[in-house]
Amino acid sequence: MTAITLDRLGKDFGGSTALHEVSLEFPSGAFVVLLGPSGCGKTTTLRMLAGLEEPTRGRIRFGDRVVANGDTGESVPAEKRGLGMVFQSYALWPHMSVRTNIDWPLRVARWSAADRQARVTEVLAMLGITALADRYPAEISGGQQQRVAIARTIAARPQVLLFDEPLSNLDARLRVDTRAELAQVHRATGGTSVYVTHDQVEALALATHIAVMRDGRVEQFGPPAELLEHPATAFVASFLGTPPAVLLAGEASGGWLRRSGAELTVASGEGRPLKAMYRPQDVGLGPSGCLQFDVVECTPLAGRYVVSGLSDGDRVSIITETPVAAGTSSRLILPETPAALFGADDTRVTA
Ligand SMILES: Nc1ncnc2c1ncn2[C@@H]1O[C@H](COP(=O)(O)OP(=O)(O)OP(=O)(O)O)[C@@H](O)[C@H]1O
Repeated sequence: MTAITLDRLGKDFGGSTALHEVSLEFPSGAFVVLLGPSGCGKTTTLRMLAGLEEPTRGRIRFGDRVVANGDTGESVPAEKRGLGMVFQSYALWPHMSVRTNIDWPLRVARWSAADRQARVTEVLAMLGITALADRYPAEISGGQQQRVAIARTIAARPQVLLFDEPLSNLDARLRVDTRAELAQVHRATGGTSVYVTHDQVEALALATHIAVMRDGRVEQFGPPAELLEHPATAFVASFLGTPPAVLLAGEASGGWLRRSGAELTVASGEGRPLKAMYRPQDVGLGPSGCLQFDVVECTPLAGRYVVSGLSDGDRVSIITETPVAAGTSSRLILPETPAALFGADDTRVTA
């Protein structure tokens, strides 16, 4: 079992900083998802874990072993880090059968013939591709090729598995199926997995821990439920959840959040700009509501509806029991007090 430690890890490209000093501890056996918008530093972090990119500063440890040290320039080569990588695009050897493709890394690692045969049989079964063992890559579908690539990656039992948006080339149905398989593969290897995506639904489905990243920094790191229940910043609150939390901006004064056309009770944050957070399922619609709401879209979701629209410039999505027609206007009925408040610097304000 291998815990992964990032200790003041940072990376510059020329004059610009892709990753500031990030310190995190990924527990042994965790499935960690690096989540954030394009350009936030997810892939750079993953590539440093893989040994494909050297840190500018700070260290990476796998268990007790320092595998990269940006301060001294020391680095363990990628192939000696005991890791497996699954990428968005995968290259199977076209002239080798599925079985030979999976067997190859074991052959390179000088496993005995008997051990190799047993392990290949095991991973073929784990990925549900036993029947394809004697076919060549050109004779199987894209989704099946992806499974072969995953089987090949895990064959040598890597203690660290790295995934770089492995599902982004698959269609919606296959994404869900393969996602479930990846979770199973992770559990079966017993290793520590790090997975990069900008898709929060994927992150919430797979992760034991999520690191939400923005502009080369980690905004929050923890179990998904903790991030959903107690977002540390307005950015995290706006990024996670289906739909994400409702955030309303205004100026706080005398226990009220003033915005055009309404005053909301907030009970703290005197004299400062604030964002008040409400959970989408706690916000209602009706003529008695305090804020104007112009409905843009209504989408069914598991027997209920996600109604999205605009309230005085703020984008708002809430959950309703009945559909609401796009193009209509209503009013938002808010709970008495917000679930959280965020200050001008985006971080949480405590009452
Ligand atoms: N080889 C490179 N040379 C120069 N700048 C780079 C290089 N690789 C990444 N960057 C920059 O570093 C920052 C972080 O990039 P990174 O690829 O890690 O982001 P990301 O979160 O993975 O984005 P995406 O989801 O689009 O892949 C970006 O500003 C990017 O332009």
